[in-house]
Amino acid sequence: RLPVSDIDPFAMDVLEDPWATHATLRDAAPVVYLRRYGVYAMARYEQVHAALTDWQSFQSGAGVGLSHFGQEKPWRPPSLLLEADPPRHDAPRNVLAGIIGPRALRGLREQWFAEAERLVDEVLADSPEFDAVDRLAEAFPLRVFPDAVGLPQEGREHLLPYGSFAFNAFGPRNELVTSALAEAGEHSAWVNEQCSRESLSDNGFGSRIWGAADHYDITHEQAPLLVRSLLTAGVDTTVNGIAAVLYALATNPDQWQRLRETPSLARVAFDEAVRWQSPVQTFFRTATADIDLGTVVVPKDHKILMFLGAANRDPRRWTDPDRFDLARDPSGHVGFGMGIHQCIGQHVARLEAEALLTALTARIETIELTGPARVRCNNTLRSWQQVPVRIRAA
Ligand code: HEM
Ligand SMILES: CC(C)Cc1ccc(C(=O)O)cc1
Repeated sequence: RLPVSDIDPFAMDVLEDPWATHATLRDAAPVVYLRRYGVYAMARYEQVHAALTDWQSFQSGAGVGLSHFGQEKPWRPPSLLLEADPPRHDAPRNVLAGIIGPRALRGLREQWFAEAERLVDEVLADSPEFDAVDRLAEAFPLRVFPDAVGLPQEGREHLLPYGSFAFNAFGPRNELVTSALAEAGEHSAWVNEQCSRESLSDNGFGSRIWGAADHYDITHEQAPLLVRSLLTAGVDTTVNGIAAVLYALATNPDQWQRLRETPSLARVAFDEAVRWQSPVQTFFRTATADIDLGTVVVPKDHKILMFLGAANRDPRRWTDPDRFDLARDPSGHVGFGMGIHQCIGQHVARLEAEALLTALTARIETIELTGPARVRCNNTLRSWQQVPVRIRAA
């Protein structure tokens, strides 16, 4: 019998504090039918991992949000990576891999590390009490990423609200979407404008995408959409990933001290924070045919909602999953997805986090929360509005 639930995972109170709901869904069954949306929910690591690695049964081409692109017009032209399946997915993926993959980023390491030190010195020169979201989690990615893409200085304030809208748009058309509709057009127009060849400065990620079109690795029609992918996925995600690791360290002083003693743990700390908080909490797939999952048959064209945040805290997979623990090996977490669509920007994210954490551990003795951290509700992201901290310089 198909376990049914009336849980609304996109209700504000659940978005604010999702962990108990995740446990309820995990314990209910491997797959739970959410009556409110007519979708099939997976919250255990085993089922989420299996769905992510079976693109043939669980497709992306009908969109990775609640909306089925075959039934409803998407709010923007579909992404050539995120919302495409092989073979259409392949060339765009290979082109981006060559531009933002680990080897391609080697030339940025020194520059981003220096930029992180400058930023931390500026923060240290001000008050020891500040909002880590404003001064670090938002400030650092916005200092390094738009320049790396090759964006002009003008209009960068559109990036965060555009991304926030895009991530809300994967969910149902609730107040988070309707309240942002009016301004979305303006943000979207600016982002689309930046994807044109003439907007992008030489030797950035953007101009390299256009260069790939000159070499016929992709077409010139596809190039702007690949730039759009970077602008959509490349900012709000890292901002909230960095906010997550700063929140984790500020609320776990023992782990902060451990990181100070062994700064080379910076990349592990970031991945453990991505596991523990899952900046990207959920998204969907669409059944390409009736999928027999044993306990349940998911009918063709129905949506499957995958709870990455729940899978990353599944006690069936993780020891003491609710603990942020630098002694753990977080590899295998699904915070960056898994399989052919696994985050292609994860190396950019890791480099940003490593640069900032390295600068912080060298310059700061302690970092602690001075009041409640505040979440900004989003249909897809675990997004931090404020993380008030006090630091003591080293
Ligand atoms: C903490 C930071 C980040 C998190 C948690 C994150 C999370 C994810 C996840 C879960 C996916 C899989 C989506 C799916 O399977 O449908 C993904 C895909 C993707 N991400 Fe990231 N991401 C992050 C940073 C970035 C950055 C910095 C960029 C760009 C510079 C980026 C670009 C992309 C792109 C283009 C895809 C689609 C890949 C494909 O479909 O082949 N992401 N990301
Ligand atoms: C977790 C994913 C939904 C993040 C994401 C968003 C947008 C794109 C794009 O290609 O526009 C790619 C990845």
